Amino acid sequence: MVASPLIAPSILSADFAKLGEEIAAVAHPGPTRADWVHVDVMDAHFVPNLTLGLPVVQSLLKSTDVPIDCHLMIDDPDRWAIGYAEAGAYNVTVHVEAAADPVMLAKNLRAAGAKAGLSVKPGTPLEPHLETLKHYDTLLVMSVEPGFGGQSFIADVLEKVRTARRLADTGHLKLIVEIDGGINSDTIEQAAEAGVDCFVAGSAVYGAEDPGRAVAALREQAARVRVS
Ligand SMILES: O=C(CO)[C@@H](O)[C@H](O)COP(=O)(O)O
Repeated sequence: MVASPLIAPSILSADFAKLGEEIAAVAHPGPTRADWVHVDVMDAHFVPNLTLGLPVVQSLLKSTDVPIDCHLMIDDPDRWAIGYAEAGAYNVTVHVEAAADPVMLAKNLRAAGAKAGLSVKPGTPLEPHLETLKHYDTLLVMSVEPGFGGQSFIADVLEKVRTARRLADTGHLKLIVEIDGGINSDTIEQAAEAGVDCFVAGSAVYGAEDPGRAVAALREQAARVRVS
């Protein structure tokens, strides 16, 4: 388990006309700084939404020193994911439902200098993928159907978080456990109790008047649960 909970604001809920400023708002040193910035890449095939791609990510990487956490909700990640790793993304997450050879993909991402992340949709069980997960650095448990921000948290997925936490704590997997979807002040505590390390939050951060303060408040709330 990471020492302090990680907060990763999702720019899906930010103003796309001023992404640089929106990221800068959570990049000031101190408690209001995001640990990672979560960038949702959607292709309108794997999910019914279209966002941005590699050229935008390359520009974002030049504009900030906050580690970029790329979540690829795309078909054929075996072909496209490597570009994000080569561009300098800190963590590149692909969907197990979309990857043809997730083990090879993880090896390629790591060889290109990124952490390798594997994501599961709410309805995808973890058990068939436990061997594959040995090759990954992060597990992104989706707590909404991927595609849109502002949806309600699906608490059933916390069972997968508990399983991953147990396997990580007993040394069977070496993973950062990340959760994505519907994370806010009402839901973060149950996710923290289940063993999440990294909390992705879109509307709870970019819908707030002060995104940096929202980051600090979420981190504090998660940390309180973990020590109590
Ligand atoms: O990947 C996704 C949605 O597919 C997420 O990253 C959302 O951007 C999270 O937004 P909120 O549920 O926190 O508003």
